[in-house]
Amino acid sequence: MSFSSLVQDLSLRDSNGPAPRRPGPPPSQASTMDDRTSHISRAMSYASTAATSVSISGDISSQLHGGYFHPLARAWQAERQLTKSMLIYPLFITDGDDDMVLIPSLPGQHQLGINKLVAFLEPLVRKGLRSVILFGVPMKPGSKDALGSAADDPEGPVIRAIRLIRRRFPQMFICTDVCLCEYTSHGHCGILRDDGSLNNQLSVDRISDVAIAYAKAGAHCVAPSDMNDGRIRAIKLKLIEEGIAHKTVLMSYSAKFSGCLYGPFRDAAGSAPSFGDRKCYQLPPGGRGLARRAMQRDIGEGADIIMVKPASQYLDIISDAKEIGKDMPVAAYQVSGEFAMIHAGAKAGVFDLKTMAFESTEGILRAGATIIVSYFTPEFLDWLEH
Ligand SMILES: NCc1[nH]cc(CCC(=O)O)c1CC(=O)O
Ligand SMILES: [Zn+2]
Ligand SMILES: [Zn+2]
Repeated sequence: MSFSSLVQDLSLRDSNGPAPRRPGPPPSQASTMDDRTSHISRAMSYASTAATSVSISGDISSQLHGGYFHPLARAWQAERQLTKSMLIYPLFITDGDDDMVLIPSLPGQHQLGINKLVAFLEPLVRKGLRSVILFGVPMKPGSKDALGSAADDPEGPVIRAIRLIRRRFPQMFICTDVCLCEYTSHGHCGILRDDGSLNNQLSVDRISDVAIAYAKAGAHCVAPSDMNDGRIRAIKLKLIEEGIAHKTVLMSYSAKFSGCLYGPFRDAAGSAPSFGDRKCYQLPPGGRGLARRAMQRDIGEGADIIMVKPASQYLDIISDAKEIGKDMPVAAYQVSGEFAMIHAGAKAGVFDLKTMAFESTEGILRAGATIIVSYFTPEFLDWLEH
């Protein structure tokens, strides 16, 4: 309705007595309506008696700038604003205890030995880091085998890191990625049959044992990323059996797509498959329906949080996750390839790094995520300060 026709409508109503009740506003708001009516008609009678007539044309609803001319007003336009507590920072823990090695394809990220961990985390914790997700990186020759035995080695890097972080940073929320690909000689995310395909039952048994080992060592959250069918139920049942289900968050990588965005991670974790690919267990990029089914299934099997991964290429899936998992937190993983791509774009002068870090993250939040796993976490801890 244009302003002039609104005014006409109101003045008509004025001359014809009280306006008929509209179906919209409840009785308590009726007086507000009437106030506004008399206000506008008073303004109009002033306008009509003025020497030069004020002409107001156009639609009131076309005037949007008034809502975001100020930085704070702009921030208020977001349904969900990025806060430090939404962030989970991925850490790669190696079995080279004194190592601190930059990962060339993952700008600014390191493989960290256990002896480097406390000094690395201290400044981040001071700036407000609340949560990390741990990945183990076995480097020692002979540490990988067909069963991924090193995954739950009590003297392995992940379990030692859990204990150390709990002791030194008792406020930190510790997530652990649960998978076998970093630990298997073949680099696949489970135990294989002779034909090279995943043996689902053996894999689920093994994955759930690893999850229990991390939870018992003190991880607050176990996050299976292997994608074997039925793993969420198996882990939940074992957590219950062990009497630790009440203090372990089960975060499922429910909608994890196969694609080309995990390359830098596989460099970092040394987890590239030695043959074949992961297309038979990670989701096909076009598989929105499969992703919805996987999320529904995992919620039914006892997931406490569902995750979508990668993030920016799968915003529709994140919004599906928020609908399907409307009563639970939804995590999105901005993966290594997305992170590397943003760095490469910034380096090539396509955009400013910080602006793109925020813009991509805001897209992920808009789509529905409430938790973000991000390699930008250390930067955000600085950027969110100002
Ligand atoms: N299952 C292992 C795992 N857990 C998380 C990631 C990807 C994280 C990233 O790329 O940042 C991967 C890689 C893969 O599935 O190949
Ligand atoms: Zn894996
Ligand atoms: Zn994993």
